[in-house]
Amino acid sequence: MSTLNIAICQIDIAFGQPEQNEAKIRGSFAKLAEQETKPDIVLFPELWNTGYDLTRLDEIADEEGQSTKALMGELACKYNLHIIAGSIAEKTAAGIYNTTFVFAPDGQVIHEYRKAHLFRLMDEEKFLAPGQSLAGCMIGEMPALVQICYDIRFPESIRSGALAGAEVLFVSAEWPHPRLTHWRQLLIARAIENQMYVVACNRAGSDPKNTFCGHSLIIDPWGEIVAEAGEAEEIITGTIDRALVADVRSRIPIFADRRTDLYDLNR
Ligand SMILES: NC(=O)CCC(=O)C(=O)O
Repeated sequence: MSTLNIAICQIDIAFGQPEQNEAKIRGSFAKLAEQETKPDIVLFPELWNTGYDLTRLDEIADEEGQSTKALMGELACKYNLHIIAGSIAEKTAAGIYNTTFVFAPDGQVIHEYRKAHLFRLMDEEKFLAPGQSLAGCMIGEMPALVQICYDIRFPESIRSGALAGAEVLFVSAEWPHPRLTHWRQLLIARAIENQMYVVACNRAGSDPKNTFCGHSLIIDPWGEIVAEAGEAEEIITGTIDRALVADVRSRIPIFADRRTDLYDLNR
């Protein structure tokens, strides 16, 4: 399919309350079911199960992602769509990760991404283990890249996904004030420089340390805003047209025009 309907669920997150947050996820799907246009893909924010209650993660993180897989697998089947399940605190034998699972309409997990760049300003490196892969995935027939929040400050990681063919970047975030300008401008830049759609879900509300700035966005490969949320809880929707990615990439062939002989990205 060349066009895909996207829904972003910009929700508030109850601090350290996974069960309450699971109920919020179910509530979001009930709201989506009332909408006129059925989404093909739904996206949620970062760490929606626990929020940044990092000191309690050992107790409240999702063991091997089991609760998330049961919940999101059921909802993907019920509503017959792909879910990019935000990210969760996932407890494993090797450590606790900030992990996104992607679900197909049959309820199966088709991709797993663990946040690679940990954000020191919010103490992530003290409580979380970093992911070791930046691989993209196929969502149906569409090549895509899934990243988490602080990752958007690393253009190389997104460029490597675009060079591997990704046509859309999905981002789950808990991005706080006072950096709203960074959030918007980094996302727009990633869309323009990689000639890809950017679909980014931030959370609403606040926790004991931060107030989050919302402004979830759908941005097209020209860098134009297709849809943007305010700061409160909201569902925003928009359509991705894969043909536009091909069109922009053929008009301004930046990938072919790169001078990799002049760049040393390992320095
Ligand atoms: N949760 C995060 O990774 C926040 C990143 C952030 O706020 C930033 O400025 O970068």
